[in-house]
Amino acid sequence: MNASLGVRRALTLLAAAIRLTRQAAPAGTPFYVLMCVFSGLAPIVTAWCTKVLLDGLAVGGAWLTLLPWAVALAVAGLVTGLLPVVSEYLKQRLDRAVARLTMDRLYVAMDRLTGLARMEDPAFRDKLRLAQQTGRSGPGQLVDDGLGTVQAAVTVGGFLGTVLVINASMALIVLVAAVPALIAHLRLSRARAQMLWSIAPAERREVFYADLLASLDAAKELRLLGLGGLFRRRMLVELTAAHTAMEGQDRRDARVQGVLAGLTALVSAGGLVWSVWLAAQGSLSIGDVAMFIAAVGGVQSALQGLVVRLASAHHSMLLFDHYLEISSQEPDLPIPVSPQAVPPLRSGIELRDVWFRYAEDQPWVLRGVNLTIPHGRSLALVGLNGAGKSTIIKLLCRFYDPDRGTIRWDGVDLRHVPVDELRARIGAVFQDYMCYDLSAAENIGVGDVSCMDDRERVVAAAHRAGAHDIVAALPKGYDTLLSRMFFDEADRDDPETGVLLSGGQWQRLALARAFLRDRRDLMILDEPSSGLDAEAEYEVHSSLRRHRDGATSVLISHRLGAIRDANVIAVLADGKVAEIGTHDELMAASGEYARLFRLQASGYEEVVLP
Ligand SMILES: Nc1ncnc2c1ncn2[C@@H]1O[C@H](COP(=O)(O)OP(=O)(O)OP(=O)(O)O)[C@@H](O)[C@H]1O
Repeated sequence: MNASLGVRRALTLLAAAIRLTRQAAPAGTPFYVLMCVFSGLAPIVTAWCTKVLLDGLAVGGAWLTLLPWAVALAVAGLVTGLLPVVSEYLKQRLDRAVARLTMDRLYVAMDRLTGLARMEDPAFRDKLRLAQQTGRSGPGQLVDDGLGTVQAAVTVGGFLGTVLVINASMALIVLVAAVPALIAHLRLSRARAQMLWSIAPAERREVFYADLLASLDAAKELRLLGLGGLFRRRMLVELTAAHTAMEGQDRRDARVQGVLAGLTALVSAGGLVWSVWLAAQGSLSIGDVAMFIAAVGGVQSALQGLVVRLASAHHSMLLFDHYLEISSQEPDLPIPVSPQAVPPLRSGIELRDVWFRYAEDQPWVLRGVNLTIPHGRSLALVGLNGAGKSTIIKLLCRFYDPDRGTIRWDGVDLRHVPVDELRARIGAVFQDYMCYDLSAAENIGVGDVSCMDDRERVVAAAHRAGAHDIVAALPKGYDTLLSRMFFDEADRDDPETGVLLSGGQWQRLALARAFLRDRRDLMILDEPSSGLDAEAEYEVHSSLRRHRDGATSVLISHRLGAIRDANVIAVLADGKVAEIGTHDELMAASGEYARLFRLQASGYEEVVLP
């Protein structure tokens, strides 16, 4: 990423922003454009009316001949006063309409990402953050800057044209007083953009440390380990680095602007003396001098506005570029050209020589895994930390495609089926399950949005996960908001809002969420009971056993007692299936499984004290 854009890209971005704005507000956009053009013309009309009026007065013109110009001047003043109010109102409406459309498009595009690889790519995440930042106001701001530029150009062109009609040399002085300043301002604004871009990483780190210091999740460790001072100092180092760069730029700006302001004032003053001298000679009228004064001021302030607008447009374009890239991205997983339906599982799921690594520069996690999950049976995956158990589960859900080999659902390669149809057939509890800031009922209901409001099913799922008693005891039962954040003022005033659950209680809700999908063909449970107390674990596993009969399931647990009665147990090591069989077969084989099982069991054996 850098801070420069080619002219072509800039025009493409501007065109895209205009298209978006017109789509968001088809009626409001032309009206707003018109307002901007009027705003650009208003100072010229005012100056011209003033000139004619002064000239008329100077030659002793009749009251009735001057009256229309006086009225025109009054109307121009009125319009000049009203235009900013109307324009601002229209701009706000336009910005809101654009924000709704752009945010919708951004998240529709995010929905097209069915895999995880792109979401995990740090460069993509950076762009996404910028796209989110710009989504709300970026395109509107860009169009506004574009129109502001047009408005300033209309004012400059109008004044120059008018002054040219009066006196060509006068037009030249107006230009000489303003153009060098314009060029210098443009350079300064480009240097500022570069500087802002260069300090962006420091600012990101500063925000990271600031968020960390205020984070509730991190609060325990920060306090216990006394990390507040360390992270505060790091935050200040980043902030100071950013501020030093800003101050350097501010000094450069002040120096150049000071010199320019002096030069411009000198040229303008010289021009003024010259025009007064010409007026004294009778070559210029009083109105002409007034017009000249208005033109010098008007052109200078319009050009300054132009610079501000261009700088802002440049910044908006850089951000909007990321927005466009993200919102027009292609799906990350290949979409099957002639998709096959995902039939209800009949025979089973087969992993055939599956090789996988998370990125080309990372080591292989799976190196030729062959495994079958027969229909109606349960498969348990066992292995040391990092053996690749969760990775297999992610491949089964098609969050990634294998680099080599295939995964087949009743013989059909997962790559050839629509991913949403596949996922509709799967229920899962992941190791890193979600705790939603929603009500208890919704926390379970999101497991199957089609029956989110079916309280009977939600309660039944909670019963199965051993979560019912916990939820029923909450202040508002299933309708209790399980949240650390207040969604509105009513929540803030309600003492029953913000109920927090323990880790194990949350895990039961996550389980209930999965049980809501228990009519699906494949149930995946990755460490479903890691946070549960012994009693709850026993209950959950009994419940799982009862409901597992006849269902196809994959279970991961480091507590080997919990998986001992799975139909098949596969031990992963070195990216392969090292052992496979029933508990009894594996114990008889006295391999890795037997070693791990005995190791765990020894921890529960009674210790005989001497
Ligand atoms: N998103 C990821 N990006 C890069 N590497 C990853 C990612 N997820 C996992 N890995 C790596 O893949 C390997 C296997 O991880 P995986 O989570 O599948 O192991 P696991 O057997 O489930 O471990 P655990 O028992 O600790 O849960 C690990 O070395 C891990 O560092």
